[in-house]
Amino acid sequence: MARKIAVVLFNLGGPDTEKDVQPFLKNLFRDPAIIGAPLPVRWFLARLISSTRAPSVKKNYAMMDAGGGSPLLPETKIQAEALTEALAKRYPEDEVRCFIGMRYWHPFTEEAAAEVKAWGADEVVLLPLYPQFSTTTTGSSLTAWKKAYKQPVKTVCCYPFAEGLITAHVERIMEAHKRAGEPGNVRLLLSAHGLPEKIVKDGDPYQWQCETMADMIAGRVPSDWEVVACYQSRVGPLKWIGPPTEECIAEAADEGKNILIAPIAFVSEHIETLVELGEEYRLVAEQHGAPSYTRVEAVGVHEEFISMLADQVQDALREDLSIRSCAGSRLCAGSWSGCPNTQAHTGAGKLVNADQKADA
Ligand SMILES: C=CC1=C(C)c2cc3[nH]c(cc4nc(cc5[nH]c(cc1n2)c(C)c5CCC(=O)O)C(CCC(=O)O)=C4C)c(C)c3C=C
Ligand SMILES: [Fe+2]
Ligand SMILES: [Fe+2]
Repeated sequence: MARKIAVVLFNLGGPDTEKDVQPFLKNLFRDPAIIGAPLPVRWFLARLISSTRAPSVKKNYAMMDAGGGSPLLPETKIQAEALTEALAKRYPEDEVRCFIGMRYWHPFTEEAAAEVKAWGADEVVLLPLYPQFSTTTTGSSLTAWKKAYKQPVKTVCCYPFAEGLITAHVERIMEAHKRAGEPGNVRLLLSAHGLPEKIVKDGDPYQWQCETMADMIAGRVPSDWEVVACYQSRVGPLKWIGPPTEECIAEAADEGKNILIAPIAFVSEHIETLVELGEEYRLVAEQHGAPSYTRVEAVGVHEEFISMLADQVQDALREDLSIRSCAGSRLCAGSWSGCPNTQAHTGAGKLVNADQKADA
């Protein structure tokens, strides 16, 4: 009998218009996965930070061609369509529908749960659009989902080392290199969203996954390139993991490198790629006299990426265990409380082949 298969895509969400920026920020900073303080303090901080941060953030949202809001939802819808198409081919007997559950803006995770219930899904697969597991992203979305949807589901924890993801990144990088006129003397910066150091010390596998993934990409680009993993988007007074992307750009520019910069923790375009990498950091490179600065596009609907997402769904559906991806691949390292995996991750330290090159 034909089944109804719901695939729920988790992402962060973003404001639809300028007036949504502050409430969106307030939702984000109210999340205990983002600010660990007790509730009254957290709500106070969320109100304070969102109102002081909103004016400058609004300017950044206005720089994108998205009506003063974020292009994340339209981009995610395009990915959802591509994934639905890929899954329809794999499950011709069944009805597959993708739902979008955003953590801090519409359509909220809870709205997605209500839609899935109303649709009457027989199978539900939760698929984060975050390749690496972090308690601040996938973990937080899972917490929200579990409150809203009580029936059994299959969960994909993360897929940072999946072949299709790595291939898609390498192809986007080589496309950008071509666009730049195939310069020599390249330093490739693989930039991920940062995290407060404390979150990693408490066992979050995100940094380890980012840096291991960066190592895999480094092994697949021309061997004369230098490759550095770095972290962008620091927010607030805490110490964050590094090195900061901005410093790596300044250093590469000072050394006369042709800079290629690729986002490795985002799978679509939004404020962090278009404005931060595309505009703000470009200025840093120019100010430091970089001979060139080229932004690599997010994987988006790269065929290999979408096909890899379909593989994740298929694998999750094949398993009897509800937490197959975590149990099977030992990736989220137990930092999500639903995960049986107890392997400890310490964070691999600074990657990449820079050390090997210095030794060579
Ligand atoms: C890998 C993905 C992400 C991690 C990890 C992450 C952690 C994290 N983020 C903040 C604070 C902000 N993030 C903001 C935007 C934003 N963050 C991600 C992804 C991750 N965040 C995305 C995809 C986006 C873009 C949203 C959109 O516009 O559609 C923002 C808002 C922008 C700004 O104010 O600069 C904030 C704030 C923290 C504190 C954190 C870890 C603790
Ligand atoms: Fe963020
Ligand atoms: Fe896990």
